[in-house]
Amino acid sequence: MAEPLLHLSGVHTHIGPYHILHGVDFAAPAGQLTMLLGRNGAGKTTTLRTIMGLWQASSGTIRFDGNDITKNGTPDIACAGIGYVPESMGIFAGLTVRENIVLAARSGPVDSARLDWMLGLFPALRRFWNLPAGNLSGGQKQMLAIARAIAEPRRLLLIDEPTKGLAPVMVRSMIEAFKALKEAGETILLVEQNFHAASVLGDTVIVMDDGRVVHSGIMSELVADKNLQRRLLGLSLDTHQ
Ligand SMILES: Nc1ncnc2c1ncn2[C@@H]1O[C@H](COP(=O)(O)OP(=O)(O)OP(=O)(O)O)[C@@H](O)[C@H]1O
Repeated sequence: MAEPLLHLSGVHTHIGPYHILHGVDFAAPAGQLTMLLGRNGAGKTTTLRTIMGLWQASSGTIRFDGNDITKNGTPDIACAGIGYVPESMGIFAGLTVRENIVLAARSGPVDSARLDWMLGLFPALRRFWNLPAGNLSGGQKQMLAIARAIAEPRRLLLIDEPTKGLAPVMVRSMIEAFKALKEAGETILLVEQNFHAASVLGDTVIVMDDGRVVHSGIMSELVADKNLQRRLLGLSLDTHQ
C-alpha cells in the first residue's frame, strides 16, 4: 500500500515544562479530508503546530510525502507544500483583500485561472476585492485566510477551526467551499468543533483526548454511532446546522 501523504508516529510535544502530546500516531491519506476532532484542550492545535514545526516534537517522527520533516524548520515545511491556516487566521487587516492574496503568493503573481477558481470558492472576496481586510466580517476573514493558503498550489492544507463563531449561513458557505476543495483533489487536515460540518466533509476521522489519539477510522462510521460520539466527544460539540 502507498505511504500516506502525512504520517505521525509516536509524536510527543512539550511546551516549556508541559507535556502536551503523548505519542500521537495517525496518517492522512492523499486526496482525502481528514477530520481532527476532540474536546477543548485535547491537543488538536498543538498537533497542527507541531506538524508545521512551530513547536518542535520532543520525540517521534513526522513524515511528509516520504520524507522525515520532524526536525525541519517552519519555512522548509511550508516550502515542501504544507499550507497552514491557524485559528487566528493571520491576515493583514490594513491591506486590501487583493493585497493579502498577492502577498500570499510567494513565487509570483497568482495565475488568472487559479484566481478565478479561488474567488469562485469565496465569492464575497471578489465583492470586497479592494476593501481593507479588517473591514470584512469574521467569516469573510476566515475565507480570506483560506484563500491565502491556496494562493499557490499546496500538497496539504492544515486548517484550524474555520467555522468557529460563524453564523449558520456562513457555516454553510464554508462547507460548500470545502466540498469544492475536496472535488479539486486537495488533501486537507481539518480541525473542527461543528459536528455537522465534520460529518458532511470528513472522509476519515481522528479523535484526540488529553494529547493522545483515542479513535481513528471512517467518518461515516462515527456519524452512524451515537454512543461512540458521546463517549469520544461528550456533549461539547456544536451540532447546529
Ligand atoms: N503556549 C502554551 N503553554 C502551555 N500550555 C499550552 C500552550 N498552548 C496550549 N497549551 C495546553 O496544551 C493543551 C492542548 O491545547 P490545544 O490548543 O492543542 O488544544 P485544542 O484541542 O486545540 O483545544 P481547543 O479546541 O480549545 O482549541 C491544553 O491543555 C492547553 O492548555
